[in-house]
Order: sequence, then structure tokens, then C-alpha cells
Amino acid sequence: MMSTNGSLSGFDGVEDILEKYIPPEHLGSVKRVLYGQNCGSPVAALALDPSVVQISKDADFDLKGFTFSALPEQLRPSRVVRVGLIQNKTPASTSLPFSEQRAAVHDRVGQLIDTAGAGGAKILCLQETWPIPFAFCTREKSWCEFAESAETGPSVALCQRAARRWGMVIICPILERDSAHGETIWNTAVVIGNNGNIIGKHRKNHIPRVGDFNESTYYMEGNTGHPVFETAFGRIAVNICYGRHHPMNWQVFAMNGAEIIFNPSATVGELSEPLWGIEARNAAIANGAFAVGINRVGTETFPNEFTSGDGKPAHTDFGHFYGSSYVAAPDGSRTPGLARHRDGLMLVDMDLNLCRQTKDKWGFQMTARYEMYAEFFQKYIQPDYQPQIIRDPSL
Ligand SMILES: NC(=O)NCCC(=O)O
Repeated sequence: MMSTNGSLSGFDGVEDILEKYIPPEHLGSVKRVLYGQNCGSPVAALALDPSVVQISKDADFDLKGFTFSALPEQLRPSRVVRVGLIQNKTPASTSLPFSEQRAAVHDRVGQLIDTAGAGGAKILCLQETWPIPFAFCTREKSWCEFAESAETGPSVALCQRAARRWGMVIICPILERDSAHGETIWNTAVVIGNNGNIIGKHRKNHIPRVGDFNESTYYMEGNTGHPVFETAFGRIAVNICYGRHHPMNWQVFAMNGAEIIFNPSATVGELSEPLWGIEARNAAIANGAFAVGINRVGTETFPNEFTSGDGKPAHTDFGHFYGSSYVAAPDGSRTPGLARHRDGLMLVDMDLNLCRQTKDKWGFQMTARYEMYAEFFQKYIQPDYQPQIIRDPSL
């Protein structure tokens, strides 16, 4: 069911339902259980510059701001960084010439990036393959035209200019064309430093083969491992979309020292909405790092019908990308999500000292028994591996 404002199932988001229907005397407790607490309090709202609030109204996008604190320490100063995340619809019809589609998304996302810069963001992440419609459902190869160089492509250049303008690190996830390797296509996040330089890139490790996510037709599993990028504002990593279903993918980024792990995504309600709030949040808890889930938003339709071998009749739309981007902290607290149906910008102040404080408190890393698991995996990857099952002898 579509509500009048374009959201799906007639609601804008779970938070709105909670605010509307939970009795005021219970709302605090319900939110404590569902959203956690940061230093003993609900995750605080961040006061945003009125000029930025005005832009969000004029340009019609959801704007939210939050703060994650850490306890004051005696021997370390706090390390607060303002992180931005952007979710956006594909603004132009997928039937238009590709040049017009690209110009439209560059305009819209350029505006959102500049608003993030004006709002003081120091590290900003965009959604998965932001410059193109998520056309991988179609299996049509013409969409490969959108792939661009991770070093010199037009969308990367746009982000480099913005990074220089605002002194901001930008994670720019694109469809990469690797001409040096026979025009290989990758799903790549380019990490641009606050001077507009390219620090490096990461290629998506896990490629979905589920529903209409026919991405394996276009690109292979990445070959860049689990790089962590040391930026002027903190150590960051990028776990691209489907990698969020793989706890070890998050874990290795964290083991390499990531303090913030971004998860630029494109996923639809029917498939994954109940999983969305759990996976990045659990990753933050388990790994002692901030996790930032960013999902595309809107319903994209394509000129030609497609099927995906799942018994569904041929169709032209991918379902609804439900947005709901959010940030989770190592202490298990999380922000509410951005809208399910609108473009959005979230600005979040996070004190990175919370990562070590949470590790000191819970000791998950210290108690992890890596040697035991390393030994297990060594056995597991052998072709003659037998599961360790002890059968009830009375069966
Ligand atoms: N883009 C992508 O990997 N989507 C797969 C679906 C999901 O992970 O929810």
C-alpha cells in the first residue's frame, strides 16, 4: 500500500509509529530497549545550522543530526568527528539518455554533498554505485556504459572537487571500469582524502545472487582485501552492501584497525528490511567500531521487463529501496533511520574514543579465541573436512 506521501506500507518509518502509539510513560523504556543508550542516555540530537535546515526544506530532503559521546578520559583528549551519510533516489527516468541521467544524479548528489560540507561533515559516505540506477536486475549490458575509472571518472572528479572545497573525506562508491585489466568491471568505493587526493579504493568482496540482485552478471568478487584508510579524521573502511551479511567481512576490517566501517548499500524492502537494523548494529557491537548503514531510496523502473528465475512474473521495477540509513555505535546504541521514501542527509558527531572504551568494558576482542577459530578454519577449508558432530549413541 502506498501512502499519500509516497512511503510504502502506509508509514514513514518505525520511529513515527513508536512516537505516535507508545504511551508517553513507556516511550523512554521502549526506546532504551530498541535503540540502546549512549553513556547512559538516549542518543542525543545534534543541533544543526539553521541555514542547513533551510536548504533541506527548500530542496526537499530529510535532514537528521545526532551525537554519540564517550566518557571523558584523563590521558587522552576526546576525538569527535562529524560524519555525514547521504541516501538518494535516482532522480531521472531510466529511459532518458545516459548523459542526462548522469547529469541529473550529479546535480542532486552534488547539492547533498555541498549541504553536508556546509553542515560541517568531515567524513562523508554516499550510497552504493550512486551515479547510476541500480540496473543490475536487468542483466542488460548497456548499463556498463556507466562504469568509470576509479582514478579519473567524472563522478570521482565531482567528489574530489567537493572534498577540496569542504576539506572533507568522501567515500565515493561507483561502478568501476578497470581498463588496464581488459575493461573489467568492479563494484568499488573510492576513498578521497580531505585534500581531494585519492587515498585508495576497495572493491566489493561479496556479490549477491538473490532475487533481482543479478550483480554477478556484471562484476566479480573484489580483489582488494580489507583495506583500512587512515584519514585526517580517523581510520575508516568500507564494507559494500551484501558484505554486511558476512560477519567476518566486518570483523577483518575492524581487525585491521577501522574505527568507522561504512556500509554503502542498495537493498529493497521485500528482501531485507527486517535485517537492516540488525546487521550493521551487530557489527558495531561485535567489533568495537562505529557502523554506518546507507541505503538507496525510491522505486526504480526500467524500460524492459526482466525475470530472475524465481517464479515471479516478468516485471520492470526492482521493488522499493527503503532508505532508513542509520549509524550504530560500539556500545550498541543507534540513531533512528533517515526516511524510507525521501532523499536524506544525516550528520553525526561521534567521539571515536568510544571504540576503545567499549573494548575495555566488554573485552570481546580480548576473549575472542582467534587461535581456536584459526585452527578450525584451517580444517574446514580442506576438501576432506568432516563436521564435528557427536551423535547421541541411543539414536
Ligand atoms: N547491492 C547488494 O549487494 N544488494 C544485495 C541485497 C542485500 O544485501 O540486501
